[in-house]
Amino acid sequence: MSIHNVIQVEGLTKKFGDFTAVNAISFKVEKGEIFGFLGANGAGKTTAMKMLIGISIPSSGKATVAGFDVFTHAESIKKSIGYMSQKFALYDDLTVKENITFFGGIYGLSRKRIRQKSAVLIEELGLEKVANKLVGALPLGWKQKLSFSVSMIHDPKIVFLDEPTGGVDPITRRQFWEMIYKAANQGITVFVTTHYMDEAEYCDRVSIMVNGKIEALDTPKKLKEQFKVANMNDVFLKLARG
Ligand SMILES: Nc1ncnc2c1ncn2[C@@H]1O[C@H](COP(=O)(O)OP(=O)(O)OP(=O)(O)O)[C@@H](O)[C@H]1O
Repeated sequence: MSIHNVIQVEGLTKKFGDFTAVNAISFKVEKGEIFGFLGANGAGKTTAMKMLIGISIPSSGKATVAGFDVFTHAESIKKSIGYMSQKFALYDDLTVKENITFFGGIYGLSRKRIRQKSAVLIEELGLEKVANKLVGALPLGWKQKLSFSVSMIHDPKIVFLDEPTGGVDPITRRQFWEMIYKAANQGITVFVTTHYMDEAEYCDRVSIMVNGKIEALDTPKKLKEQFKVANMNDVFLKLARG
């Protein structure tokens, strides 16, 4: 494996009975890259992501994540990555600080490290005034940003974000993307699914899945040239409509 490719996927397939949800997908993602993983509802994105984060065994194909094989080293993968699921993951009935402490513990951080991380994170997110408030009382956008930070509390090499900005307003989405850029600038690889086509424009490269297959993969600029359209929304519509 090239040291630059933190994700390598070749012919990765997942079948549920006779149904092929992910059909022989292949791609590579480089260190520090923001890789957009697009597709219509049911295209197979979440199924593919679950195989990459080591919680679903592929039916066939090959994949390594952070240098570890998804078939044989799923536990090592889990320790090397961060994951933010579509459904908000923090506990509403714990405070901001308690959530950070809880997840820091789950990721195996020492008490000292948790205290340090907690202080930095609360300051960076501007959450000082609500640090002792229940997460359930925070606006959705704040929760999402906190959830993203918590998913990286253990300094992972790669962070997987499954529709991280679903339902939040455009300004908060913009702020969320600033956090994504910051993570990528620090060398963290960001693998992100989204249904917002403006966000697809922010990615370094974008793949588009249709019925379990990757039908296009390139930079947003090259995809627009290839499909002779002005924006990613039109690229997506051309592919999804076939
Ligand atoms: N455990 C399962 N058993 C059977 N079929 C499944 C299972 N999980 C997913 N599928 C099917 O696989 C297909 C791909 O689903 P998946 O959730 O990966 O799509 P997606 O691209 O993530 O969609 P969305 O954008 O709605 O999250 C769908 O047709 C879904 O019904």
